[in-house]
Amino acid sequence: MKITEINIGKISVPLRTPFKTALRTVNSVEDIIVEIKTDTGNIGYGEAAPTGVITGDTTKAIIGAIEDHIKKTIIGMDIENLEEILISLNTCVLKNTSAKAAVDIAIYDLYGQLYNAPVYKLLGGYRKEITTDITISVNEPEEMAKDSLDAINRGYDTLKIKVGKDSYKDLERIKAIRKAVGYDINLRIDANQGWKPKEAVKILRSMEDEGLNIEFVEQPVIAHDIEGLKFVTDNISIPVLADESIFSPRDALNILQNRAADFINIKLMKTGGIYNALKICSLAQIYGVECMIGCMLEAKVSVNAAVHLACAKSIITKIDLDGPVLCSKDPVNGGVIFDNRNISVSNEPGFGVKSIDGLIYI
Ligand SMILES: C[C@H](N)C(=O)N[C@@H](CCC(=O)O)C(=O)O
Ligand SMILES: [Mg+2]
Repeated sequence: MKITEINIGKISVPLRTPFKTALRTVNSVEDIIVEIKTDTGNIGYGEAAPTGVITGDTTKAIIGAIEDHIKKTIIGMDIENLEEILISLNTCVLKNTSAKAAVDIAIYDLYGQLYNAPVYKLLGGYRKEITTDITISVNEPEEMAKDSLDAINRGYDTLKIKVGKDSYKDLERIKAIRKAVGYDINLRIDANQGWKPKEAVKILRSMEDEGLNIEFVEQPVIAHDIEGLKFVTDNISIPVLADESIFSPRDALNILQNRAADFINIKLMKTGGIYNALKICSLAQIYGVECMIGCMLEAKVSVNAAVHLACAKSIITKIDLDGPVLCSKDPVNGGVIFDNRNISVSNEPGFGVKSIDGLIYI
């Protein structure tokens, strides 16, 4: 099964409500779709999210990396030689993890089709169903409490609450939400780098003192400040999860060796796809550190791949794959099935994506 063609397209999917974090406000998913064709007539699909503020990857940079570097490197290669393709993909251009993720996902899709097996089975086949949380955007406390109740009414029992913007309001935000939802609902918080280390410790300790029962805090401080991250981890009881601080397996190893965080958030857009995500899973397993699988604002093509990875690996114990359910519609035909918070894989070969509505080729 040889790669003959790589096509690039765009999708635009409005969100149900604006997505707001300490880093950005977004109204729609505007992602790049990669379609890889082979001499056997098979098609593999991948997706890249241009989350410039986190990955540095803009729409044009993703297209440029694929057009100028990746295409000429992997066209003609045989899907049977998975390792060779993925090493070439990872070395033909530095960084550009979102472009690499889209291509890596399409390659794994074809690899599954080649062996007529769903990817989660090829990678470990640990389970067939997972349960995702849902994100509550950062807003005024009352609005966030209302959004939390709406999410519970949609069937979610774990809320990932965005904080870190106008941080003097963060304690009030979590108090308002806890009061509204009660103590049967699981609350995790994500500051998206919004706090300074000492400020983070102060805010998180007050949440502890108020008995707000937070499952974990995600990325309290700026991504590059690993000492600051460790300072927070060492000075609060709430577990700390590293997100923007970890892109590569090397980043993960550094955090693991320094015990700078309690958990790791793996996202395919940061790792450059499944190939490197698997290495992080293995490192985390060695250190006994559980992982979350997360996503950017992504539709179901790349989230589909993340679901397969999560179903394959036991070290992934926390799921934040709510991209598709934040969207007002699902343009992807085939693939994993979302039933509100429950997501299940099917036995279709590869990732099972059949077609994508509204795909505009560029
Ligand atoms: C969508 C997901 N729940 C999430 O919060 N992902 C990111 C932010 C993604 C983005 O800005 O597109 C995270 O920080 O965990
Ligand atoms: Mg995060």
